[in-house]
Amino acid sequence: MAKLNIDHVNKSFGDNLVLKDLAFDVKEEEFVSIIGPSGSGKSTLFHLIGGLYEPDDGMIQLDGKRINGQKGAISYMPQSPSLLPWRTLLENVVLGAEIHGKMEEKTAKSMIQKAGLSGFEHSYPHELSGGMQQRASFIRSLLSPQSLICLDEPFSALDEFTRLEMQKWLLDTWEQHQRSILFITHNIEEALYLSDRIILLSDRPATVQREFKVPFTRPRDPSIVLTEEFLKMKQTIHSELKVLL
Ligand SMILES: Nc1ncnc2c1ncn2[C@@H]1O[C@H](COP(=O)(O)OP(=O)(O)OP(=O)(O)O)[C@@H](O)[C@H]1O
Repeated sequence: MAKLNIDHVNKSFGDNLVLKDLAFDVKEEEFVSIIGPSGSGKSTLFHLIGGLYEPDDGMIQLDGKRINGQKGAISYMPQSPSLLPWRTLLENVVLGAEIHGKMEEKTAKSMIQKAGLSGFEHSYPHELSGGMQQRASFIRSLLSPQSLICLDEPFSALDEFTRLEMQKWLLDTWEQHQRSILFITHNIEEALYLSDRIILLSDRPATVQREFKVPFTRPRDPSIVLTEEFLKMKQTIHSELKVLL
């Protein structure tokens, strides 16, 4: 059974048909990226999965259960880290677990340490760099009990160096914790490096244009981005995306 199943979902805002007959799934412990033109409806899709909006037609299922319009079923990490400014790093990362009545301080401290954030447990968000805040935000997602994490362009605001560092860190951390991940990005290279599968959405109204299975074995080394096979796939996806623009 799929972890997440998007079953022929339609969504309009007034006359604006945004998602049309959208159908795909995410399997247990799979890392799936969504790429699509700007304004095609990627964030709308996440809002539907997160229960902020309801589909007009179709069904969203998590572990085989319908979650249309149901909040709190998934863990969501937005583009900006959205840490609470009045809570310390440690207090922020345990927030999701705390809301669900679980206290994970020991695990949180160990994850903070593995994320290279030791010594910053009692710092406030404004005392942390962008990359540090993103790490904290992802640890919070991992500590939340939900088994599907949706990440909406989490690294887009970071400089190139921090972005590469964060991608490597995300992969290492995910490989240890193995949750299902649905990841929105505009960056083909990032999608190829991180994912098991890439779903290419068409322009609005968004529907699944194509799916690409990513053939690279894990654990992945950052140097794969320079291999011929990687560059060839990047070019194929780029050509497909260009047709949509
Ligand atoms: N709450 C809303 N009310 C009305 N229209 C909305 C609402 N949310 C999104 N839209 C419309 O839905 C369409 C898709 O927007 P969405 O933000 O989902 O696209 P996106 O693919 O995430 O864009 P980007 O890649 O630029 O972040 C746009 O035309 C937008 O104006």
